Amino acid sequence: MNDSTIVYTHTDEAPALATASFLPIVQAYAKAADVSIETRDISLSGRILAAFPERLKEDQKVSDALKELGQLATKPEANIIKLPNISASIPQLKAAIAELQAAGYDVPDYPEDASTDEEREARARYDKIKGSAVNPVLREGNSDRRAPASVKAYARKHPHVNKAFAAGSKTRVATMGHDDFFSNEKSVVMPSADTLTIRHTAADGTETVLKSGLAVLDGEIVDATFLSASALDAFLAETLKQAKADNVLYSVHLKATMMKVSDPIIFGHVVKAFFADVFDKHGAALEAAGLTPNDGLGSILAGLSDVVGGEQIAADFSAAIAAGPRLSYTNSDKGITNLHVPSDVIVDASMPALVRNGGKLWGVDGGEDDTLAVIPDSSYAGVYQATIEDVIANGPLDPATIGTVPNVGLMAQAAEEYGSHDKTFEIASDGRVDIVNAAGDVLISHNVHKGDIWRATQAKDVPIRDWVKLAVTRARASNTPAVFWLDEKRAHDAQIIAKVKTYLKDHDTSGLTIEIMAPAEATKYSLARIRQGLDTISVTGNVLRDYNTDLFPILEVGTSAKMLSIVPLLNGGGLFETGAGGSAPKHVQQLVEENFLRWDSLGEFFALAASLEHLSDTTGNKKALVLSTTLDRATGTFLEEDRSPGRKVGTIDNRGSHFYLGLYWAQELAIQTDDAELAAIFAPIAEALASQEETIVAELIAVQGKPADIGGYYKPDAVKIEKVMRPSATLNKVIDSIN
Ligand SMILES: NC(=O)C1=CN([C@@H]2O[C@H](COP(=O)(O)OP(=O)(O)OC[C@H]3O[C@@H](n4cnc5c(N)ncnc54)[C@H](OP(=O)(O)O)[C@@H]3O)[C@@H](O)[C@H]2O)C=CC1
Ligand SMILES: O=C(O)CCC(=O)C(=O)O
Ligand SMILES: [Mg+2]
Repeated sequence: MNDSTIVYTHTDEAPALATASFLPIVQAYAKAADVSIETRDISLSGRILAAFPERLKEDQKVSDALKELGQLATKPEANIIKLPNISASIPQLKAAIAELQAAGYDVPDYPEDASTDEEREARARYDKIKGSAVNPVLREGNSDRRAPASVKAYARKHPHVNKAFAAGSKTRVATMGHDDFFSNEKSVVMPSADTLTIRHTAADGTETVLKSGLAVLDGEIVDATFLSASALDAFLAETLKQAKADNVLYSVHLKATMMKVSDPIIFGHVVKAFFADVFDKHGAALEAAGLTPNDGLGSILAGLSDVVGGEQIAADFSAAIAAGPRLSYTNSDKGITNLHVPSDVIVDASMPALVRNGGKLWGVDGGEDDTLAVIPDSSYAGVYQATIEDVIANGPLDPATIGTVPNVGLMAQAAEEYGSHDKTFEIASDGRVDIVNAAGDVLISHNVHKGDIWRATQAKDVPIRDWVKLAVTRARASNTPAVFWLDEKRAHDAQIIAKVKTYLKDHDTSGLTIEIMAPAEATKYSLARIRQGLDTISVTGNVLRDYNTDLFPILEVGTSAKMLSIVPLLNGGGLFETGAGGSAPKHVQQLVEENFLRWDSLGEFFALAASLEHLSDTTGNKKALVLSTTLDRATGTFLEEDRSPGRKVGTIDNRGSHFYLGLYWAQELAIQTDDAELAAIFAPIAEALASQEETIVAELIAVQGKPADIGGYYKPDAVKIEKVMRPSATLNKVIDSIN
């Protein structure tokens, strides 16, 4: 890899499809500036194959690209463009394994109950792949996500509709508020580097080490907390009654992908609570068949065909759906409920969608209705309840006039809850969990019961310092007030507040407005300001980083796909994420059915411009800077001319939008005067693209409306994808003629 290299990730689903169309353009333009673009496969299927080299034929083996990029992210020369990838739930992992096996790759089954050493080894390797397994490895820096000025200007000109809540709307959030992660949290700051042990002591005195050798640094914040299983079950039973009494839809919102250990367990509790009678009657049979509620109703129903009496059990599930409170559906046409797949309803994207839609989700018949949104842990649920209350009291937010809430998020080195997976345990028996230091002192202790979900989290000092610095830098650069969303009543936040106050003194904050507020209060404050057209930076921990960078973008600009998302890496490199949203599985379905890809790559254009600018700063490559500034201007024109993909066949889709970006970029390169060589290369390209616009657009639209074959879902066929995603011979000829 030379200095002028940008590493582009190859991921999954819609982003991977889109890249097959966009990357050839990027590579051709970058080469003219001596910038090479290399790809690395960190897709779900690629990561599975990389985990089992010994079982694969020579020509099937792939390198461990994620490991390589994780190492690169700690080096100053890192310049990585990161597209969204699948954070796989167990059902998705199993589907990907089955697809690979059918394609002749000898990867093992996912062992649900690992009993042999070989199965335990396979399970351990798969557990590293499941859930959000990519982002925490690459995110060796804190997060800076914002809507670029051009995107806000576009939204003001073309406001999307945030629907009003109907008068008397019954939509609200239900949360525990006691005996949950929020209320049971305890926290310490390490007075020196140490090695910790997490130990369970049963009521009869039997000690079990849950984790040993947990290295912590001087000044690191270590927290522990638990969610009581019995309190959760009582809460869920109550919410089911309330939803039924209010006659609203029932919907649970978790983050089973990023909180890959705790949240599938909580999801399983919800499935069991909703189908309490079915589990009373058939629980033993389901368990014997290896069908766990944690994987969702969909997996259970799919597995029933192999169970004796399965038809009766399926009928009992259907009867329970009919008798219970009305469930919300993610796809009523296909009968997919909120409880089908743990990864289908992800709180960060689903709650803003509910708010945008006037507080309504969809029921069994596809009709919309008010909803009881169940968010069991109360740490952050108040943000959504405050948003709902604000919209009910003050009407929907108007994208034409509102301000913006960018985010600076603590994220580096697996900070806080999102780094808790290797320290999360479903408690096996009543007793006590202690965190003990090397000297044998108990730092944190909790009395627990069987089934409780206990977890510890860490936040290292260097990332916290860097995050405070980033907040001040952004507040200064954008001349915008910054609010730290921290609750002094919460054990962890109290420690963070002390550090924030200390580290703010390292910076010149004169003339800046910097405040600290608890999350619900900060929500109200930011919303009150946004309504007046004012901007407020939200400076948050890792979870609220995730939540706020979907919540505010979706309300402000309709989607988080249009965000600029930069991760300045701690050691000087740059990680550039492409928007703040996910991999949009729905979009793949549409492409396969009617050869139309709705995916909007705008976030990718912003990421690329930022990456090229960073590359120019670090290598002195002036041509890269020209590429960056011209791309920025091209993106501005792209927005003004409204060239984002349409939603329906017959309009330009993702591929057509890439053509226009390529056209505007070439035109900007041709007219700029900073680099004559680049101008000379791109003048004829701009001319060829402009003069053949009609032909190219016609070629791109002509393929739409029929099914498209991409030869696989998790590991589609590269040749087929290229054919589908580059269908304009005229466009390809021009792009391939560069250099
Ligand atoms: N950085 C990452 O790697 C991330 C990965 N994920 C992963 O992505 C997967 C899917 O997650 P999910 O919760 O469904 O969220 P997604 O963001 O993928 O999808 C939610 C909806 O957002 C809209 N949307 C998102 N991005 C775009 C885009 N670029 N262009 C057009 N529309 C877009 C679409 O809805 P609409 O109809 O409203 O336009 C889409 O159906 C999961 O595996 C999840 O873990 C999720 C977030 C980030
Ligand atoms: O890593 C993931 O699973 C999702 C990441 C995400 O939602 C985000 O960073 O906003
Ligand atoms: Mg998110």
